[in-house]
Amino acid sequence: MSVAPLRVGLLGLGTVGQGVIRVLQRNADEITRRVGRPVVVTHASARDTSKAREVSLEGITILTDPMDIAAKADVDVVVELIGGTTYARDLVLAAIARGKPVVTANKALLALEGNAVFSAAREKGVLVGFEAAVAGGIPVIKAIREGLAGNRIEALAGIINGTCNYILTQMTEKGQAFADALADAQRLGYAEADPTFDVEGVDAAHKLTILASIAFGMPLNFDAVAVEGITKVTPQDIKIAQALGYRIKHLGIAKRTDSGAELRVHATLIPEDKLIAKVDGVLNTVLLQGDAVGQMGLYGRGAGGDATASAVVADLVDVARSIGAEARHLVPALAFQPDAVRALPVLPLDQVASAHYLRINVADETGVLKAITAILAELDISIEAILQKEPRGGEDATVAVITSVIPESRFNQAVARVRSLPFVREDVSRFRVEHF
Ligand SMILES: NC(=O)C1=CN([C@@H]2O[C@H](COP(=O)(O)OP(=O)(O)OC[C@H]3O[C@@H](n4cnc5c(N)ncnc54)[C@H](O)[C@@H]3O)[C@@H](O)[C@H]2O)C=CC1
Ligand SMILES: N[C@@H](CC=O)C(=O)O
Ligand code: NA
Repeated sequence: MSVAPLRVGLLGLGTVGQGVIRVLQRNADEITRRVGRPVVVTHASARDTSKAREVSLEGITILTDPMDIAAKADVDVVVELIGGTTYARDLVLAAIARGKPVVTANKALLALEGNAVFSAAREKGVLVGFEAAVAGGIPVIKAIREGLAGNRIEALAGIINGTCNYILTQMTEKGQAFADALADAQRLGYAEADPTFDVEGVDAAHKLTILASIAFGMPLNFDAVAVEGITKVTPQDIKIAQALGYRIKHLGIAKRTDSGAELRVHATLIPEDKLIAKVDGVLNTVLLQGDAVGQMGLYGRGAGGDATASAVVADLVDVARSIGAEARHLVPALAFQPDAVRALPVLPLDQVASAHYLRINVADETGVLKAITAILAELDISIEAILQKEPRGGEDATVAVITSVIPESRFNQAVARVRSLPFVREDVSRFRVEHF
């Protein structure tokens, strides 16, 4: 006797949407064996129905307005893959209001509107799967929410934006220009529709918001994340970091502190012998510190059609298995029971302690080193490493230092004083240094 398939309504036929169709078609037999019934895309939305796609749409009813699918009675689960936070929100809430489970890869939507979305889903007793929203194909949501549920999670840090990591890797390994590397990341389907979300750190901040929430049991609080991207990383900084034994990576970092949490995303110098420094290209990694498990790490493709589809389809398997289950038996969306999710005070950035890299280009090297080291000494900042380059072929002289771990406010004072030295050029460069 054949069993009725799980009927999937797919909103968005872009990079990830087509990946989902491809993976469901390719692995149909494996998935049916896991779920006990087929998982089949019956409806999909496409703004341009005449556009050629890389996947076969045979047997799929194509509609132009995704809302018609979100509201359809003969769709069992809605997969939102259009992105954005306005129409996507309406679609997700419309599906939930009709009692349909939802799977989404949309970290922007969840970071900004997730508290409301999960609350609506709870009232209706439906699952909202979002494994694809953080670190693409890496099953990090499941790992934290289920695999590490016995731990108090103290900290996590990782490369959680594939586009930034791809660009930094291309700049480091191939000397490629920033703009060219970004164009490649867009062509490969890694970048957001608006790539400034990637390169200015906003996408990583969306993901960190989600990770911190499920790791620490706090509500989603995007505004609390300190956000910096990679647009200030220059080829010169990459070379100097290498000469000092470091790689520059864009990281998301969340730590518990005595009184709350620390949440930040930024370009970071990492010693070249650390695991995280060796994760290149579109690959992502998340390192976690649990009190029982100790340090552990996950690693894999953080963006791209098939890798992200891997996570979407895993959520569809969870949905298929959960249909008919009592709401209290569902894994809580934010890992903790909703009435036990508690706000945590987030440490202001100027109180965060870390080591720092400072690079200064100077018109003339005479007396420079002495003046800079004097400022650092007066502020009780020790120097862990220093590099000095004499002026050559019309180029300025350069001084770069790595400091000891100090509160950021103190480093800010040092930078302000260094900038005001008469021989210092405008483009003083600074990044945090970490040793994960
Ligand atoms: N591309 C990637 O590697 C990853 C993407 N994501 C997320 O997955 C989602 C989809 O991303 P991609 O597939 O890369 O984007 P995409 O731009 O390739 O595809 C989005 C599709 O949705 C359609 N669409 C957009 N707004 C619409 C609207 N208002 N009405 C109807 N259709 C609309 C577009 O025409 C397009 O076909 C986004 O939320 C993104 O952040 C998550 C992880 C990885
Ligand atoms: N633009 C994102 C896509 C996956 O989340 C990235 O580059 O990581
Ligand atoms: Na994931």
